[in-house]
Amino acid sequence: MFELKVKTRFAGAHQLAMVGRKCENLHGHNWQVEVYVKGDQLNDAGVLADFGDIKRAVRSVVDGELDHKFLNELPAFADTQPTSERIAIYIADKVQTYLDKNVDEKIVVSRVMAWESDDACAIYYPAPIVMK
Ligand SMILES: Nc1nc2c(c(=O)[nH]1)N=C([C@H](O)[C@H](O)COP(=O)(O)OP(=O)(O)OP(=O)(O)O)CN2
Ligand SMILES: [Zn+2]
Repeated sequence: MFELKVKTRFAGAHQLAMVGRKCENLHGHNWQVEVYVKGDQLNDAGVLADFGDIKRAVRSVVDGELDHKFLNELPAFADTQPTSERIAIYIADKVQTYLDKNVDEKIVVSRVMAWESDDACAIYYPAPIVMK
C-alpha cells in the first residue's frame, strides 16, 4: 500500500454553539489542510498518482468552496456546525468525488487533517473500504 499527502490552507470564518463560549462569537481561522490518499498499484511511471492531480483535487474543493467563506452559510453546514471535524469530512467526501470522476477510482482518500491553529487539529479517517 502507498500513501501520498498534499497540504494546502484556507481562511474561513465560523461561529460555533456549544463548543466553547468564545467560539459562539463570529471568528476566523487560517486552516491548514492535509489530505492523504492511498492505493496499491504504481502506474507505468512508478507513481501511485501524480501529486499535481491530487493537488488539483484538493484545491478545487478548498480554494473553490471554502476559502474566504463564512462557513456556516454553506449549504453543507445548514443543519450542522462547521467544526474542524466536519470540515475534514466535507473535504474528504468532495475530494473523493473529484478523484473518482477526474483521476482514478482506485485512489482512495484515507485521512484528512484540518488544523485550525498550529496546535489543534481534527483528523478524519473515511470508513475503510475495500480497494477498488
Ligand atoms: N473538537 C473541536 N473543538 C473545538 C473546535 C472544533 O472545531 N473541534 N473549534 C473550536 C473553535 O473553533 C475555537 O475558535 C478554537 O478554540 P480554542 O482552540 O480553544 O481557542 P484558541 O485558538 O484561542 O486557542 P487557545 O489555546 O485557547 O488560546 C473550539 N474547540
Ligand atoms: Zn473557531
